[in-house]
Amino acid sequence: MDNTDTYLLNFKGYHFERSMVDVNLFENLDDFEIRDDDVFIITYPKSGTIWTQQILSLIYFEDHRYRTKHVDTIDRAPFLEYNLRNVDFLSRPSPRIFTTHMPYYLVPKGLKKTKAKIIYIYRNPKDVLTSFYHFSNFIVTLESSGDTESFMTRFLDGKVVGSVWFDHIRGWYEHRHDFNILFMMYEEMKKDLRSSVCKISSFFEKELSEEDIDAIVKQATFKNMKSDPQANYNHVVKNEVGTKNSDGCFLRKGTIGDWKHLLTVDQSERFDKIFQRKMKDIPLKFIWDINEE
Ligand SMILES: Nc1ncnc2c1ncn2[C@@H]1O[C@H](COP(=O)(O)OS(=O)(=O)O)[C@@H](OP(=O)(O)O)[C@H]1O
Repeated sequence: MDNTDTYLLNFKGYHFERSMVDVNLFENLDDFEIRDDDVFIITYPKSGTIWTQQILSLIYFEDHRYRTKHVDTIDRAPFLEYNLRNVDFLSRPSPRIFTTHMPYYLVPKGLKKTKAKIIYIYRNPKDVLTSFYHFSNFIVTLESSGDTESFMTRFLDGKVVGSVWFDHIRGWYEHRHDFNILFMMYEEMKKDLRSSVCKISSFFEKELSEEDIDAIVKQATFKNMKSDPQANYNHVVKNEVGTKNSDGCFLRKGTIGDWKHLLTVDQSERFDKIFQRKMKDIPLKFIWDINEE
């Protein structure tokens, strides 16, 4: 049975999470006012979004970096389309950090050709699929995954939040010159968090001391985020979204190559063929294995 419409809301060819999306936003998207110092974190789901929310808010705000102010990560960089806590975006002081999973053609028009900056995080899609598979069995607002084969078909067909992974990354990559955008790879952040923090802060023109960088790296490791109630989203998923069971969590494994525990050799090879065909003209680097350079 196709449950697409139960869980997903199609707007202009893109799938939003039906029960959480703020549909009022659709009417105002084009005119949503962008400030020069706004920052957007843009990702396809399960690619390192909350990790980047954590890193950027620590880079931007000393209060968070040194924990003199206690604010959940979700409130430091709220989702534009999933405004769970009804933040009044207009009255937020600058600089505002936003998060979105939207494709290039749906984001506010004011983001084009402005000074506002975007960081686009991408992750190898076999790990994205794997993370999504587990998350779908955990969160009540998503259709359960079913067996791996049917989930892989659903993922490749784009019948998931975020639609087709290949379209998302291609759209953003091909239109990169219209935006002020930095592409970062999840795996690069995983392999060298410190250098990644430096690269990100330099793109955002934030000067940081060695002590600042130490404080950011420390709080952005998987281990620290998992045990930090402000950063681990446990409260959000359990009390504000809803879960299907008690053994899942947002910060699940945070590794590279977990797809090997989910996909069969045959499924992986079929995925590779599709990837090679669809991505042959996109020169972004991908890392599929923790031991890969
Ligand atoms: N600090 C840190 N280091 C490494 N990995 C991390 C970190 N924080 C989050 N994660 C992993 O990111 C995955 C969740 O992705 P998203 O945050 O994009 O999810 S969502 O789209 O906002 O639902 C999910 O991946 P999986 O563990 O593979 O499921 C998280 O564990």
